Amino acid sequence: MEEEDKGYFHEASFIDKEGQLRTLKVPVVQELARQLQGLNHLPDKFKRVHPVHQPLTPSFALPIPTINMAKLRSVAEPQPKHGVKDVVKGFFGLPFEEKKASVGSYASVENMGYGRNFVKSEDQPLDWIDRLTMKAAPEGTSKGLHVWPQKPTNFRQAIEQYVREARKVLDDLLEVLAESLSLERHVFIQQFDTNESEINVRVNYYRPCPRPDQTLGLTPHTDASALTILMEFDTSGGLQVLKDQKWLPVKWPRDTLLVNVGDMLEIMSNGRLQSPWHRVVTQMDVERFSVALFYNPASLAEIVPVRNTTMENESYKNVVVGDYLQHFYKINPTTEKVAIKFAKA
Ligand SMILES: O=C(O)CCC(=O)C(=O)O
Ligand SMILES: [Fe+2]
Repeated sequence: MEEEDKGYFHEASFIDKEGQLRTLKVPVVQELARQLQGLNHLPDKFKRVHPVHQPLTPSFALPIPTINMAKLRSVAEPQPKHGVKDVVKGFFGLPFEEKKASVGSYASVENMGYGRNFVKSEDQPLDWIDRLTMKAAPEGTSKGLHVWPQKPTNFRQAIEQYVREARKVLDDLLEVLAESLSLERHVFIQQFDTNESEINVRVNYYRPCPRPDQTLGLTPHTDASALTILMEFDTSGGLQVLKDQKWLPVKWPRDTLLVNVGDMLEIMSNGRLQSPWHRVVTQMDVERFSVALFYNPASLAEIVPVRNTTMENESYKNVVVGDYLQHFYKINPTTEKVAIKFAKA
């Protein structure tokens, strides 16, 4: 019997190719990792057909430009990072049963919750990860209300404080990104209604893995968002981006946030900005948390690519945000960047 049969499970529901609603049991990696400690093998469900081709400690990392946001803004902002770290570690430190009881039911909210992943079939390799996803904006939205963990008790408060600060940074970035492309400053930000635009928060928890060469922490993907902001706590390493057919590690300095362009900004910028294909590899001795904040226009909004009379090829068309997201989650995971073709003119 495989180790995962003795353990704890997340349940993943999905519509299969015949249109039937199916529910799969997905092992809780955090618990599985505990059982496998000291062993050097991995349950088959996590093994990839093609092993992870990469030196595990690559010598070359992708250089990431750093922006001092305090210089872009006139006031110094509070630092909510420690609050986020405390509640996230507090949540994952709870026994499994308590975690499950704490987050409640996710039935009506797609892709939200504790432990969900892009799980679509019995035979797909599973990622070495546990995740927790919530809708943080519009604030007080009834959609995500019952998905916030009740423990630690200040979980929601700490995350929402971070989200409020991060939104200012995201809005500034949308403006400066437009300017950097010699576009009118408001072309992107005007598509984000202050009250209706959405922020989803996803906590990724990667336990140390017995065989980093045989599995992935997070399967290759682009983010569907317009912009993503990533926070790490004490450790870095694991995130990789595909550039010129090579996976390059992305390391960003401690106490900085990583900004990632998502598909919706690629569409809005008509391809001038491109969403990177990225993945996460696991590490043998390192436990890692990342907190991703996905910024999207309102779900009913239609995103409009910038037009430029001097451009020869207009590559993207208008799409409704909710329609794009639905398509994105329906077809993922994919082996290449194909979801965005949905918005090709
Ligand atoms: O953990 C990371 O560094 C990346 C996470 C990520 O790509 C995501 O949550 O979409
Ligand atoms: Fe991502």
